[in-house]
Amino acid sequence: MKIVIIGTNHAGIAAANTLLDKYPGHEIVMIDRNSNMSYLGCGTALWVGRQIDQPHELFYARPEDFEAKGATVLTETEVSAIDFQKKQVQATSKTGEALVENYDKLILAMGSRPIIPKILGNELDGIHFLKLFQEGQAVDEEFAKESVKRIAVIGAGYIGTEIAEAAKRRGKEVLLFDAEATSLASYYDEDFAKGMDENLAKQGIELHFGEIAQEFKGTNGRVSQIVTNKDSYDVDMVINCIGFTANSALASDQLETLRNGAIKVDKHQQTSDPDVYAVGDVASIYSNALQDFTYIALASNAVRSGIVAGHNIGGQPLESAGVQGSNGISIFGYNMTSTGFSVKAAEKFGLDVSYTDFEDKQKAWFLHEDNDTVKIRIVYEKESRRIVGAQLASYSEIIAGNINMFSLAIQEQKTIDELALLDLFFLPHFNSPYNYMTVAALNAK
Ligand SMILES: Cc1cc2nc3c(=O)[nH]c(=O)nc-3n(C[C@H](O)[C@H](O)[C@H](O)COP(=O)(O)OP(=O)(O)OC[C@H]3O[C@@H](n4cnc5c(N)ncnc54)[C@H](O)[C@@H]3O)c2cc1C
Ligand SMILES: NC(=O)c1ccc[n+]([C@@H]2O[C@H](COP(=O)([O-])OP(=O)(O)OC[C@H]3O[C@@H](n4cnc5c(N)ncnc54)[C@H](O)[C@@H]3O)[C@@H](O)[C@H]2O)c1
Repeated sequence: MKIVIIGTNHAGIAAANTLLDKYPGHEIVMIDRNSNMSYLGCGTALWVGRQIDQPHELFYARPEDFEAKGATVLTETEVSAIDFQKKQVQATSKTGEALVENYDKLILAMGSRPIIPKILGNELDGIHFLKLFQEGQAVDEEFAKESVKRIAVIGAGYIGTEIAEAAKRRGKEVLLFDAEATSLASYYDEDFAKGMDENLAKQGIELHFGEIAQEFKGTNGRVSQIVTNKDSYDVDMVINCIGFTANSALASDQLETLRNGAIKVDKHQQTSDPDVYAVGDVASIYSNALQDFTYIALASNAVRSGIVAGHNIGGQPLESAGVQGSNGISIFGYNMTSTGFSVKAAEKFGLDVSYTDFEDKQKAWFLHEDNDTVKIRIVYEKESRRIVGAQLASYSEIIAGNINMFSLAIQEQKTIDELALLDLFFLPHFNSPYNYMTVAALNAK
């Protein structure tokens, strides 16, 4: 069987490795328009902010790794069309040569692209996006310029907040804008996001929330001012981080899609064409909190969905367990993690939810050093009492792993009452006998 994979980043790589390692004997052709593969964008801010010195360790796979296992890897080769009837992929190589690849099974792993704000002046120099390694390099080069002193970051989601920290670490003045009232509004309720906002403000980042960019003005072709619905600000550079959209144009007129263009898949990653699978950011994904398919762009989901597609194409039926969109962020030592829905997100999706909050020290009360406060919120459906979300925030790093337990609870449809008496270990170095997670659950109305 000949399997063609379009897109060789996290999702495409996971599918290719599963097929090559577990189901040998197939012809695998991997096509990507980029010159590199496997770039972990999550490391961009760490590198640009000089928390790590070099970007090279942010790559974990090379074309040679797949060629050594028998695959054909075509880099700098852009797919321009797919004929789903003839089962053919048309592409152009880096030398301009037209290529046609026939397939028995096709894996779409074209990922996502940043949303471009449709406002006046967005073609000016000095306006950046952060998705590719090359875009990270361009931002890094800008940060090195003495003339770039004041930077506007638009969108205080994950990428925006992380790059705001990096810019500050490089000695820049940073203005962080978001249409919502707080940072991280898609992931955390306001009471939680406020903690991050205080942390950002304390570090000297200028916060402009409830503000929408309406125009970029320039001087000699380079951005020099940003105009919002409230005011205008002189800046030397802009970084746009207002979210991703599925990069599905190659297939969206032929295959079924969600309203946002993500290619609809079932729990086997199969699209509306049985010979075509879609994985990662280009595809829909099943949310256990929502109990329906939705769009959640994360590297962790990309890897899992690639593995699922690989097994199903290889001949071993495997159903995805669904996801919770579990995520985390660490900014100037302030750590937040969440999974499933916030109260706000649950209500937006039509769920009738309640929540329980608790706050305590991370470690036992009699440890007075390095013992930070933890805030927790657990969100549950009022009628069924099933847990649909959790949020944690603290300067303590110990909170990080806890969110995974809530992820499993949501996947397994556990109720807030089942959590209340769960057996959690106790050791003073890490927690208290009255663990804040179970106390929050015990307090649920
Ligand atoms: C700055 C940043 C930080 C992030 N941090 C995190 C994090 O901490 N945790 C997390 O879980 N996620 C994080 N993400 C999100 C994560 O990177 C994405 O969810 C992930 O990259 C999706 O992987 P993918 O393989 O589906 O798609 P992509 O990474 O978008 O890859 C798609 C590939 O398809 C190729 N392609 C597209 N169209 C064509 C075509 N026509 N022809 C040939 N090739 C094509 C592209 O060149 C690309 O290589 C971050 C993203 C960014 C940008
Ligand atoms: N730590 C992580 O897990 C991590 C890190 C980086 C990126 N990612 C993922 O990558 C994807 C893209 O990240 P992102 O930060 O671009 O998206 P995001 O969805 O996290 O944040 C986008 C932000 O932009 C704001 N916004 C939207 N339109 C706006 C406008 N016109 N003006 C001002 N603000 C506006 C939104 O309110 C939102 O807060 C997401 O799926 C994210 O989860 C994850």
